[in-house]
Order: sequence, then C-alpha cells, then structure tokens
Amino acid sequence: MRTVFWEDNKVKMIDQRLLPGTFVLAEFDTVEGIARSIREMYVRGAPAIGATAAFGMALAALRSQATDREGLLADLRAAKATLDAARPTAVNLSWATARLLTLAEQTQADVDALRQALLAEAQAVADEDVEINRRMGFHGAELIPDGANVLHHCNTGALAAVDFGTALGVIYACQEQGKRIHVWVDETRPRLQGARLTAWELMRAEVPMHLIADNAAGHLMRTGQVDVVIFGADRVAANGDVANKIGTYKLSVVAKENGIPVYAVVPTSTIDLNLPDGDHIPIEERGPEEVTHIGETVIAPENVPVYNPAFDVTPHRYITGIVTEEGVCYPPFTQSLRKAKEAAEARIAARRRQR
Ligand SMILES: CSC[C@H]1O[C@H](OP(=O)(O)O)[C@H](O)[C@@H]1O
Repeated sequence: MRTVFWEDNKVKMIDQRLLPGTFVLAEFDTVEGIARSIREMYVRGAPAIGATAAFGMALAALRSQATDREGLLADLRAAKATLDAARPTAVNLSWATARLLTLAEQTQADVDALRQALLAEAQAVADEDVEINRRMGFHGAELIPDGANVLHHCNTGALAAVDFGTALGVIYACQEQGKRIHVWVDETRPRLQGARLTAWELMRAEVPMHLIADNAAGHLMRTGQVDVVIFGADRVAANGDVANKIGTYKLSVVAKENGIPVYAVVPTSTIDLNLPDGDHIPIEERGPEEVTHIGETVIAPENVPVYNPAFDVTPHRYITGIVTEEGVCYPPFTQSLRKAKEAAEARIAARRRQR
C-alpha cells in the first residue's frame, strides 16, 4: 500500500502518528485538511509531503466553484499559499505546489479540462516518486559494501515517500541484491521516527538491525562498528549543505572525525538551487510537547522552557556524496547538483510531452 494516494476524490494516507501500534488510514477532502495532515504529521517525510501537496492542489481544483480559468487559477494560488505554509523546511512541498500551479498557468484549457490535467499531474508526481526512489536505491546500493554496518537517522523509507523510500530505499536495494547488511537505527528524538517508523519498516522487511538511542551513535563510530552513515534530506542548498532531521549535523561531524563516509539520499525535487547555502534554509520549530512527552507520558517538569528545532543543517564539507535519481553527486556540489537537477527536469518535461 502506498503511504499517500488519491481515491474516491479524497486524499488517503497512512496515519503515521499512530504507528507502530496502530495501522489506520486517514482521509481528507479539503485543502485545509491536507495542510493539517502535513502540519500535524499524519504524513511526513519530504517526498511524501510533496506528493500530498500535489494531491492537495488537485483537490483544490476539484472543489473550486470557479466557472472560468482565471477564477480557478485564483483558487489554486490560494491553495498553494495554504499548503506551503503547513511546514517550512521540506522544499518538496513548495516544489510540488509550484509544479501544479505552473501547469495550470501554462495550459490554455477550460475549467474541467484543467481539473483533469491537474489530477493527472498530481498522480504523475506520486508515480514518479516511486520510480525515482528505486533509481536512487540502485545508485546508492553501489556505495554500500556487502557485510556493511550502516547507521541511519530518522525515517526515510516507504513511509517518508509515496513508496520504497530514499535512504532506506538504498537499504532495500542492497537487500534485493543479496548484500548482507546490518542497520543501526537511530531512535531519533524527539518524534522518534527511527524507533516508531524505521524499526517497524525494517522488521517487516526482515532487514537485520538494532535500535539505538541517538546518543549511542558516537560510541559505535569510535569503536569501528559503523561503515557508512546514510540519511535523507528535507532541503539541499546549491552548495550541497543538507537540511535534515535534527541530530544529522552531530552524526556527520562525528562520522568525519572517525573517517566514516556520509551519504545523503535526495531526490532532485529536494535540491533548492535558489538557496546558495544552508544558512538560508528555514528551520521549522515545533511545539514543546514533542520534547516533554513520550506519547502520553510526561518526562519533564511542568512549564519547563523548551526549544524544539525539527531540523539542522550539515555543511557540505561533512557530506561524502549526495545520491540522486540521476546518480551520485560529489564535490564540487554546486556543479554536480545543478547537472542532476537539470537532467531530472528534462526527464519530467519529456514524459509530459508523451502524455
Ligand atoms: C526522505 S524523508 C526526508 C526527511 O523527512 C523527515 O522529517 P519529518 O519526519 O519531520 O518529515 C526526516 O528529516 C527525513 O530525513
């Protein structure tokens, strides 16, 4: 089952807030509901958020009462503003809403034809994501030796995408190729995407793993128990600086200190060439309850002051390579990322011409 999909003129998704204990689908049929599903992390993970936002734009077109093209475009622009505001860091969100809005603005068609074109484009975003993830899995698996111990942060599997995943997609590709690998799964405080989601995915896939406290990662790297560090990203700046789940920077610095390669696995939709470096990437700050509670259990004093940044930025000097669907990008990232992004955009344009 895909993490997010369109059915019966609704957007349906696995409610990841309740995993691993409860597997249920949530469904939304308004733009505001889609924005809430992203903001409250029913669905999370940059590529999954992007596909959800694309379906949100198709839903906006379907629900628009406009009888002319300009009226529909106005409703789509309003929907883009609502969806883009849901979470600031993952560029896939605004990338997806911009892709749908641009298609509408460039298509001279009546309202009904535009509605159909937008739903087809949203479905294409979702279908492409699965293909892109499999391509990244193939490219990334070439970096992982048989028998490797891999340290992974947060969740980047099928739950973080439409299906298959990004960094965990590399793990799944290694498994399909018969490589014997083991994964150290960072629990990933405070939302525990590693403990709740990655452990759940890898156990279902029967990938050898151990769940670790985030603070155990340094010990494992210093004592030679980690061969490669791998993670996803929410936004990559033009120079290769990587914004990813909080804790990624610390992992990458310690990995470099111990001579361990670090790879970010990133669809080109996550690369933001408009930002020169990571200092320009907006970092989402989330509520204190994520830090003071584990589920319903309170783990801190009442009214304790909390600061809860959801992401951090890893400077490109700590990144060995960035795995994209177009291949592995190596320093100087400014050139290699641009080349990958241009190749991917040409592929999308060629596919749209074939439709
Ligand atoms: C391929 S998922 C990218 C990225 O998204 C996750 O963040 P969140 O769970 O808050 O949406 C995490 O940073 C993953 O690495």
